[in-house]
Amino acid sequence: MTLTQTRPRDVQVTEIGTNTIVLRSRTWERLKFEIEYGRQQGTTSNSYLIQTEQSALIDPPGESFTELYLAELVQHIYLQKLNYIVLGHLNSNRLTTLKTLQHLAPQAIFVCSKPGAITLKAALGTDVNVWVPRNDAVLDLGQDHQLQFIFAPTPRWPDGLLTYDPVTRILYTDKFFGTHVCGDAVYDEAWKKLDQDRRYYFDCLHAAQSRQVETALDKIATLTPKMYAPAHGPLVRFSLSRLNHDYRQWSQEQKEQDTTVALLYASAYGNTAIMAQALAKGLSDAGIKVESINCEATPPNEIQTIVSEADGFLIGSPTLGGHMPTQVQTALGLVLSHAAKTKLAGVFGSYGWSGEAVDEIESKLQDAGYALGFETLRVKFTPTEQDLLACEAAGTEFAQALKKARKSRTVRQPVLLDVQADRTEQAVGRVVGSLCVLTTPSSDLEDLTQAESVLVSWVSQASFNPPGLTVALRRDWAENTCQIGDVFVLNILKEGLNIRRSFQQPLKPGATPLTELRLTAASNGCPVITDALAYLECQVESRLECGDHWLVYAVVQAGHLLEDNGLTAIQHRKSGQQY
Ligand SMILES: Cc1cc2nc3c(=O)[nH]c(=O)nc-3n(C[C@H](O)[C@H](O)[C@H](O)COP(=O)(O)O)c2cc1C
Repeated sequence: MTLTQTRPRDVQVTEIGTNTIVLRSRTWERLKFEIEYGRQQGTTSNSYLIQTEQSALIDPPGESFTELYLAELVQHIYLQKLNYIVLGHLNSNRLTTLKTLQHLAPQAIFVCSKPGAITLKAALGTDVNVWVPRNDAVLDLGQDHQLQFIFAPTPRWPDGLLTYDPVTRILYTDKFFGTHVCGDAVYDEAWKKLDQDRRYYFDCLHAAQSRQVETALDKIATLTPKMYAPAHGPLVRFSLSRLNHDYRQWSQEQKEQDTTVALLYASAYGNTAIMAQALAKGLSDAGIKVESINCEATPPNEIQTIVSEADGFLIGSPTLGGHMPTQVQTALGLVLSHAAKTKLAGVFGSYGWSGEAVDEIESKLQDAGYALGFETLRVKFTPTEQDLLACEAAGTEFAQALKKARKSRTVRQPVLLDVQADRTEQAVGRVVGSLCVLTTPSSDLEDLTQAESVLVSWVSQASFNPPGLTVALRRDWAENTCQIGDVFVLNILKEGLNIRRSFQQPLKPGATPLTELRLTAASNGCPVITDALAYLECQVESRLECGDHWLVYAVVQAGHLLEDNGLTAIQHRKSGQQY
């Protein structure tokens, strides 16, 4: 496709099916600064006319073509007999042509989605002739041209409506499957050469709304079109299944990105939306999945979910009457209450003279402690090419900051976890227990040193009545001792008496930890350390497996204080990872 800067704008007309023509309003040079026109190959604005007993005009172009287009259109239809004007979406640019058409064809009924009808009525007056088809509605033009409608809302075009004609099997896809390329070829016979342009178009317009694109693809899958008639570029006749597959795959690619940015905005006249589009392009080119949220068309619970799950978020708003629109205010409230303060934020918006909305969003986010990933973007009215390049660059900058933060989080995570674990261990270590020696019955009452004994400190009173306590025992020790019904003695050690050493140092051959201690036998046959502060004769009533320990609950059958004034030895620890 070669760029022919010198060719004047024109309207190319061709028959594309039974009773159906296309009117392609062609611009050979770059029409606008919007990011999707960045490849500078001009574009076409495709409109379609179906005429049988009744007639329907689909998607008239924007105001830069109003005159030229209408001059051509009247060569093909007597406007006072036009029955319907079907609108795949509405924008302020298209309204100029629609107003003229309303004047020239006052009998014509506008067909659009419900959100489209609201915009239309606001612009053309509440008495405008408009029909909003229900899901299963059919518009019968005669000769079997029974038009069906598919609602395909997206954040960028919440009023998206596709039209299907079962006679020609043409699906009028509006913003789906288009390309910004101007040329003489009406169809896509050279589709291989369109690959890059199609991908660029998708990346600019649909990557940030790929979830909704997939929904639209699912709806389309129920039809059997043989041609896609998009709003821009060549009609898709030779590569329909290929392009369908590409759209699926490109949408899937978005899903697979591991970092997501929620792009929240509202835009009454499209300027902030254009900025959002450029930011999204910068982000997605840098490998970020963008979830566009048109605050005016998204329920709060959905906003909340997307924001909570995203790694970062951007908020864009126009200033209207000195404020941000209510829907942005609601979204901001949801962000402030649901987005973690560690998430990276960004602010942008178009304004006319004072721009309070952007300032307010910025200061509220900063006051709440969010870091901003780029310097707030403020654009006066319609963004210029320079503005949009700045938006795209800001998207890239944001993506890089986000990836850097994520990378350092990933690298540091184990360290953070270690530190956290350390703190947890230290905290657990602050739980103190009295240092005790637990002894079990000796098989030889003549030699109490042969009894099993273990130093314990995870001891706690567990009940008043009966007096009961719990002791946590290491798994290997608990396996063969302290079974339910077994008895033991808990020797409560005295502060200053270093008995612990006996249990911690290597033993001489034939010795036990009790060998060097003075012992007597309790009535249950267990050794009592006579230098202890007190001892308790206990019987095990229940056991509970607790990770690498067993928790033994025992009822105290008898207790004896061996020294009135001594202090209980406490096991002070630095960490909960050791006794
Ligand atoms: C009804 C109305 C009220 C506006 N009020 C303000 C305002 O208070 N301060 C300001 O800076 N711009 C104001 N503007 C200008 C808009 O902010 C400006 O047109 C902006 O580009 C709109 O962005 P949008 O296309 O994303 O909706 C106002 C515009 C309209 C139509």
